[in-house]
Amino acid sequence: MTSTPTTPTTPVAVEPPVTAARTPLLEVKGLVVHYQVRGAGAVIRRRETVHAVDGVDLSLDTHQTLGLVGESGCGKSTTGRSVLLLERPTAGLIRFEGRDLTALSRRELNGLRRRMQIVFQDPVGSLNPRHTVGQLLREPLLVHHLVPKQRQRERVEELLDLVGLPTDAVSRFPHEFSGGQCQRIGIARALAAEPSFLVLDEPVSALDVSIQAQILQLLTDLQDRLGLSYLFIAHDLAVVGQMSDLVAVMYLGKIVEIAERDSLYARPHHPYTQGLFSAVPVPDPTLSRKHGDTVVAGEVPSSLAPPPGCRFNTRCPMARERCRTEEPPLDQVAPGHRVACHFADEAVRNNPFDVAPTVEV
Ligand SMILES: Nc1ncnc2c1ncn2[C@@H]1O[C@H](COP(=O)(O)OP(=O)(O)OP(=O)(O)O)[C@@H](O)[C@H]1O
Repeated sequence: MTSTPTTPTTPVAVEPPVTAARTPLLEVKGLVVHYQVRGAGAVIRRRETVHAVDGVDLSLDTHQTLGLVGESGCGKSTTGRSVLLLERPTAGLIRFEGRDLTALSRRELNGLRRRMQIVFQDPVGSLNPRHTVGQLLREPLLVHHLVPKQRQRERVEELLDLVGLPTDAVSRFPHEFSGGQCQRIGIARALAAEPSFLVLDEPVSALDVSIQAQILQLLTDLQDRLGLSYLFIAHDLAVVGQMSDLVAVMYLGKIVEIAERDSLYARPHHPYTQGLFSAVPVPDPTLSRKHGDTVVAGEVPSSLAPPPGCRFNTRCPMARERCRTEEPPLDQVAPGHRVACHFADEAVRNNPFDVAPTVEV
């Protein structure tokens, strides 16, 4: 049976397809941070350039956690600080809540900055030892005019309660607390400004493992309760995997792989990511490794003179001529999974570090 299309008696307006243009909470494009330093020569000390961050793109939605992982010196902290404009980028765009931070006046920036806070690695050193906890938590309230004077004590007590500290902490000094408790104070201080986004820069790496778990749980609970978004910086893949929705792997100033957590942990494509996984302790001693070592051999090259081509080529067991001359673009290998490696297909078929990821997420 054939059917003929019916002609509508009344004209029907054709709606354009609805494309939900979602504005990310944070968008970073082409972030570059270079430092000019004096060289180490004895007589003529030339100016040299530290390539700390070299063209990083990131995007983060509300209530999401983006993990940033890589070895020491890869540019993770510099990325985190520059996203908050604590470090002036050499180039790049940083858009937060839809506004380009680099184009704002100082006053506008101060207003918006309150919504973006940072928690540091060193919980004790990041707190002024001469101030009581009450003074430390009251300071952001005063600076940002958030709470009338008569409500400040109540708000400080609310903040202490939020991070699981007793209210009598108000009159005590940081040295009277353990490392984990100091980190709770650091988190409360960041929350005092009522942010929507936190940079967590290695927030647990200075703490004992049992305390780490408690602080990670606290951060997860706070995220759910307050709808926060996190840029979670760490060198530990297990910790990053536990906390993150998305994971970006950074090497010598560049993102080499970025994906949803489950995709990256199930099928790491970049040899560097695979090497990082091989550095995670393997519970099964019968598992062998082709290269004997548990970590990527060699050191991260100096960021004063990053190698041409793929920056990982000096340590990559798969490196070929093309890797030494041509920089690989960050190409999509699966939905939302991007990798900067000329031979990503081959790497994923024949993981040069041999060991499948052992991190359970
Ligand atoms: N203020 C600065 N002046 C000069 N060089 C700097 C400065 N800050 C960072 N660097 C250099 O920039 C590079 C990236 O440093 P960064 O601290 O961002 O790395 P990271 O991955 O966070 O390392 P870590 O885990 O050790 O903190 C390093 O070579 C570092 O020495």
